[in-house]
Amino acid sequence: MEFAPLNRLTEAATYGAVTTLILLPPIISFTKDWKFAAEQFVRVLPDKVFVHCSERNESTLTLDGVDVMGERLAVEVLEMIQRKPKLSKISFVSHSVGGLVARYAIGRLYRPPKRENVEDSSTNKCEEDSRGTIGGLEAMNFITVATPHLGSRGNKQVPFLFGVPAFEKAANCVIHLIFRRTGRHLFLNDDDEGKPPLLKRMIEDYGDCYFMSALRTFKRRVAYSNVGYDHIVGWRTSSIRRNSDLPKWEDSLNEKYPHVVHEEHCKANDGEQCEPPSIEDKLEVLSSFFGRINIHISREEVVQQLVESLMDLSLSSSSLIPISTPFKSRTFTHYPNLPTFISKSRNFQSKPLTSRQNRPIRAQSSNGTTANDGFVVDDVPHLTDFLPALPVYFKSDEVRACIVTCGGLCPGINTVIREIVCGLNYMYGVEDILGIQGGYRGFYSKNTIKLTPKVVNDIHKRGGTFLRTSRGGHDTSKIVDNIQDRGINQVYIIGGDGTQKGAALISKEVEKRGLQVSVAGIPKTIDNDIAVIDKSFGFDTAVEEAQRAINAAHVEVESVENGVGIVKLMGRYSGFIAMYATLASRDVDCCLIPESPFYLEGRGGLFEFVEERLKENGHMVIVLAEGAGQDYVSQDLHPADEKDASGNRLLLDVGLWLSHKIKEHFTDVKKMAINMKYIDPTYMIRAIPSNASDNVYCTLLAHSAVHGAMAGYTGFTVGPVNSRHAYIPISHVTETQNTVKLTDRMWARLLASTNQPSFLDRGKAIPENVDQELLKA
Ligand SMILES: Nc1ncnc2c1ncn2[C@@H]1O[C@H](COP(=O)(O)OP(=O)(O)OP(=O)(O)O)[C@@H](O)[C@H]1O
Ligand SMILES: O=P(O)(O)OC[C@H]1O[C@](O)(CO)[C@@H](O)[C@@H]1O
Ligand SMILES: [Mg+2]
Repeated sequence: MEFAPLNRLTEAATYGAVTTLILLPPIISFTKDWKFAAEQFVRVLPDKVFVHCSERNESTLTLDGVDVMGERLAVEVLEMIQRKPKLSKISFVSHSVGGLVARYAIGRLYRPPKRENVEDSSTNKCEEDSRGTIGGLEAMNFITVATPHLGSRGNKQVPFLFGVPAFEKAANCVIHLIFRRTGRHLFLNDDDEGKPPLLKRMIEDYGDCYFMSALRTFKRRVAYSNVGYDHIVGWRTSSIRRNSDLPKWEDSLNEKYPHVVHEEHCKANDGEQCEPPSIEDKLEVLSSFFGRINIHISREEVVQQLVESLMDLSLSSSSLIPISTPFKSRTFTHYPNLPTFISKSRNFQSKPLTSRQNRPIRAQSSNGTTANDGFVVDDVPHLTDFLPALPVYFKSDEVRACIVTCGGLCPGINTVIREIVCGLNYMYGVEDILGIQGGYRGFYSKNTIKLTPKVVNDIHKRGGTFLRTSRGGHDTSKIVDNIQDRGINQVYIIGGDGTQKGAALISKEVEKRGLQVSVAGIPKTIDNDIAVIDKSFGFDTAVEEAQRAINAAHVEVESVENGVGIVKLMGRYSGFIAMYATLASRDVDCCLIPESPFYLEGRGGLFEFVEERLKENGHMVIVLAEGAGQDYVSQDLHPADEKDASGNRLLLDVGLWLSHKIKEHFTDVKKMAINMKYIDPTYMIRAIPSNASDNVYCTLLAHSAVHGAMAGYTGFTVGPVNSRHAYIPISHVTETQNTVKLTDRMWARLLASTNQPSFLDRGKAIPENVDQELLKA
C-alpha cells in the first residue's frame, strides 16, 4: 500500500529530496493497520515523504520467520526504489516483530560507503559522508515501536507469563506450534545448521548480512516501548534494557507528551560509540544503538512523536535540489564528459561554478565579514551536496534561449528579463538569446528580437515589459512547433497563474516530442495569488505605490467635511495588496477584499461603520480590492459575464458601485451631505519599475532559472519556499491559488489595526451572499 505525497505544501515544508518511509506491521496483522499513521505522516510532511506500507509480510506470512520476512522486505524495498527513482532517503518505522524484520532487511540492503578511508583516523570520528547507504538511499530514521529486540524468552519479557519459570519454560516448548518459525526466532530456540539463534546473529555483521553496519548508518535510531499494558512485548525487550528498574512516573518528560516516562539518548548518537559492538555483550549491545523512549499508552501520541522525529531529519537536509525531470537521454550521472564552465566574469575568473568549499555559512556582519562569534546561521544544502560534480548540461555555444512575458503587467518584469540575459551571458557565456514579442502568440505571429546585455542594460529602470505582453493566444502545438523550428533549447516564461499553466503544457509537449529543451517558469503577479511560493515579485513595489494613492485619499478627505475616500486596488481573487497596503498605511479605516464578504445595511454593516467613523473623525478611507463583493455588486448591475482573451472573468467596478451606494445612502436616507473621493490607481501601481528590494528579488529568480536550465532541468518554476530558493515542478504552483486566509493572523492583525467590522455579525440585515459557512464558523 503506497501513500503518495500530497500536492499541498505545509508551512514547514521545502521542496527537496523525498524521503521514503517504510512501515512494517506486527505479527499476524495487516498492511492496512498502518493506515492511520501513514495518513498522519503524509498529512504533516506532504511533498517530503513517500509512505510505503510494506505488504509482503502480512497476516499468516508473518509466521514464516524473521529471516524469510526480512528477505521479502529487502526485495520489496529494492523494487520500490526502482519504481521511484526520485527517492533519495529512507526511514523505517516498525511495530513489534516488524522491527526485527526491518533490522534483518537493512542488513541485506546495506551498501558500504563508496569512499575508501571511510574513517578519519586522526579524529577517530564517524564522518557523515563515510556512511553507507540502504539500497543506495541515505539512511535517516530507524524507529521501532514495541519490538522485542531481545527476544521473548525469559526475564519476564512476555508479561503475561508473570515471570513464572514453569510458564516461561512451557511457552518455550510450544511457541513454534502457534507462531511457527517466527516463534522460534522470538524465543531464541532456532538452530539453523548449528548457527547461533538468529536474534544473536543479528547483533553483529554476520556473513553477507551487515546487520550492525546497516543500523549504524541511520542518523537516528529510536526504540519505543510501552511500560505497561503491553502483554505480549514487555518494555524490557522493546526498550532493550534488561536489568534497569522500571522508570519512575515523576521522570515524566514534558508537558507535550505527558505519557513519556523515560527517554534515553543512545551513546552512538552522541558520538561516544562508533566502534563496532562486541559480540561478547550479546543482546544488550543493541541498547547503545538505540535511543529508547518508554511510554505509557496513547496511540495518537506515539504517532505524533514519530511524525515529529521524522520531520526533524527530513527537514534538515533538503531544499534547493531540483526534483523536476532532468532530460532523460543525458542525465547527470551518465554524462561523463561534462563541459566545465569557466566564468567569463572578471570576479569569478577561473572558478568552476560547482565549487563550494566554505560551508557552513556563518553569520555575516553588514560589511560582509563573518561574525566572530562563530554562530552558524544556516547551513543551506546546495545542489552540489546532492550532485557532487554538478555539471552544466548545455555547452555555451549550443544554447539558443528565448524569453517570453505573458499576462498583466507587474513591476520587475524588465529586471527579470535583464537578469536572465545578463546571467546567461556573463555566467555561462551564452550569446544566442531571443526575445519573443507580445506573449505566447508572439511565438508564431511575430518576429523575435535579439537580446544582449547591451540591449537590456537599462530596461530595469522602466515599468512594463520590454518584450510586450498579451492575454489569450496560447496554442501549445504551434508554440512548440516554433520552438523546434527555431532550434530553441531553453525557454524562459515569465507570467502569472495562467502563464504557468501554459508553460506546463509546453513542457509536456516538449517532453512528448522528445526535445532537449529546458522550460523554466518565473512566476509573476502583483496579486500574489500564486501558490507554493512565499511571495511574487512586484508585490512589494505595488504595495508601496498603493501608499501614494491611500495617502492622497486621506489628504483629500481630512481636508473637507464628512470626507469619504475610496481607493480601489488590484486583486481579482486575492486581497493581498489591499490587506498589506492597509496595514502599511494606518490611514485606512476599512479594507474590503474578495475573501471576506461584506454587507452594507443593518447592524454590523458598512453604512453603520462609515457613519460611526464620520461622527468620530469627520472623515474615513476605505481600501477596496477589485474582486471584493463581486456577487453583491452583480445583484445590482446584472453583468453580461464577460471574459478576457485568456478566459478570466471581467470584473464589475466595485469601487464605482460602492461610492454610489454610500453617497445615495447618506444623501437619501441619512440626509447627510458627504464628500466622496473615489481614486482608482489600479494600473498606476503595476506600471511602475520595481523598487530596490523587488529588483534584488527579481535578480535571484532570474539567476535561479538560468542555473536550473543550464543544469539540464526542465518543467520547473523558481521561487522562494520558506525563504529558500527552490525549483518547483510547474504543475505544483498551478494546482491551487494563494488567497488571504481569514483565519490567519495577518487578517486578524488588520482587523485589530482598523477596528473595522468583521461582517460576521448575525445582524438582521445579512444579505444572502454572505458565506453561510463563514457565519457558522
Ligand atoms: N489554462 C491555460 N492553459 C494554457 N494557457 C493558458 C491557460 N490560462 C492562461 N493561459 C495563457 O497564459 C497567458 C496569460 O494568462 P492570463 O492572461 O490568465 O495571465 P496570467 O499569466 O494569469 O497573469 P495575471 O493574471 O497575473 O495577469 C495567456 O496567453 C493565456 O492564453
Ligand atoms: O486589465 P488587464 O490588463 O487585463 O489586467 C487586469 C488584471 O491583471 C491583474 O493585475 C493581474 O495581473 C489583476 O489584478 C487585474 O484584475
Ligand atoms: Mg492570472
